[in-house]
Amino acid sequence: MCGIVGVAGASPVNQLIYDSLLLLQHRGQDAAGISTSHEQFFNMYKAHGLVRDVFRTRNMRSLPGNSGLGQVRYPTAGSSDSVDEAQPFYVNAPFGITFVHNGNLTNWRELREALFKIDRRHINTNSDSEVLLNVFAHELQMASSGGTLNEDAIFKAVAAVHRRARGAYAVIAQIASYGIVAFRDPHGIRPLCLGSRETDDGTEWMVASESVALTGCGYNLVRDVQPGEAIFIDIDGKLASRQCAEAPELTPCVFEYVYFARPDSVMDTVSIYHARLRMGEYLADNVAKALRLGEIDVVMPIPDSSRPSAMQLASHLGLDYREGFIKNRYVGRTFIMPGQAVRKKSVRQKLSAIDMEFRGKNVLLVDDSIVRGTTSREIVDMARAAGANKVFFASAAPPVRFPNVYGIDMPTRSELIAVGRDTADIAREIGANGLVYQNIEDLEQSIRDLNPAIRGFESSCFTGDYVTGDIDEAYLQRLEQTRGHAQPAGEMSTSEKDD
Ligand SMILES: O=P(O)(O)OC[C@H]1O[C@H](OP(=O)(O)OP(=O)(O)O)[C@H](O)[C@@H]1O
Ligand SMILES: NC(=O)CC[C@H](N)C(=O)O
Ligand SMILES: [Mg+2]
Repeated sequence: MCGIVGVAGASPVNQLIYDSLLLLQHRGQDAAGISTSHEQFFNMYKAHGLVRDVFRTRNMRSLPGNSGLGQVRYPTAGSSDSVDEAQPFYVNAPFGITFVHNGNLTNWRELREALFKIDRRHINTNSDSEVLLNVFAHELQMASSGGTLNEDAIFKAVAAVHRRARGAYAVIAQIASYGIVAFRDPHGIRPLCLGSRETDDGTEWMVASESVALTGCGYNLVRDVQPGEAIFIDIDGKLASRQCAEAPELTPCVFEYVYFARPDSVMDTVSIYHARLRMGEYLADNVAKALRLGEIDVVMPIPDSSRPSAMQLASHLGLDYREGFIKNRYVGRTFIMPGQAVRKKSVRQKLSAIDMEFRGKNVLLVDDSIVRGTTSREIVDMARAAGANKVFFASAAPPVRFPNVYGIDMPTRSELIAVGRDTADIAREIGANGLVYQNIEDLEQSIRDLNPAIRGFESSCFTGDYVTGDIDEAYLQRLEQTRGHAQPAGEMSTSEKDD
């Protein structure tokens, strides 16, 4: 999951984009980049690492201009090693375009071939985002073949992208001397929202993956970009928008609400924090059915993402809520780190137990999700080492049994702890005395309660139903061969053991 931002301002935007990327850091920890537009040139700097580590004063000084883009990357295509795959991307024709993308294309290999054979465009990385940029560039070239670029041509190009691209994409592009274009795939799988603020020099616009990037930088959230819609902000700050998809239908990624997004964001009009409270309530009902409540002394969250659900679950069941695990604030999110060895080591570095909260007690640990089981295995172990008597576990999301192909890097079934195991097997595997999962219906309802207009969700990692309709067994097998390490859940490949 990456974080993207674009700003059309009236004063220098380098610091503003930097600040907004810090607010989106939880969406990608591998690389960061900023591009700005100044006079007739684009300026760009991107590198591996966290935002704070990537940009030095000299890099910031090299990014003048009143408009620009930014991205924090969590790779789902290509690799985390290649800085060439960090974003923004740039192409010089037509007009000069910089480009940031959150999501994952499912037909990028076919598109890359067509781009080379038919459109005569060369792609120089293994990134699906570079492919998407070139599809957009080609279609912009076609739509503006008379040599002039206007709103109509831009929207035509986006409509053509929707016809060619499959998968998940939230995109912000900057066209030199023209303005900023933002669009979202026809299912709205990945989020994208628009904000504005008034200044003495006029209205400034910001487009970002999450509303927290807008509000944290002093912008007001105006609205979500609709599935299939494109927004164009011209060089004078005038905004136009158009629906560019033939059959748009909002089916947002349910995992954004479970884990990815920050709780202080509002996504497709749903407060993430509020949705997580609702998840806690629904989960509480399942816990009451599956476990003997009298046996539970205390409920504890696994920091950070499960806090709202755990808190609400405890209050719903009238149980004590304590913070038994302390998080080292200098260790990032472990799930989005590359490689099992580093993820496993980081859980131990990130969380440590307060013995007095565990000694002699029966504890119910609540997490937002169990994916590979890296966190739950380690945490149950730590709870026992701290003196817990019985350790129960509850997950605010259902078992993850299918690969994600839309921007979450879990490409292989063998890495998922719930594949081929029932709840009792998984409880044994993580060492818990009992395990309770959320139902998919309840998970979706906890979000729909807050926005009944969301009729469906992209919930494929729980259900195996892929909303773009182009994913079959052959696709999943090829994905496993190309991106997977084919190792059993929780075990390390030989190379990772050497890390
Ligand atoms: O079963 P796993 O493969 O371990 O994945 C699930 C865990 O990973 C995430 O935590 P993470 O440390 O990434 O971030 P957080 O601090 O936001 O909870 C998530 O919140 C779960 O705790
Ligand atoms: N998580 C994402 O949004 C990834 C974007 C893009 N697919 C990449 O791998 O860089
Ligand atoms: Mg977590």
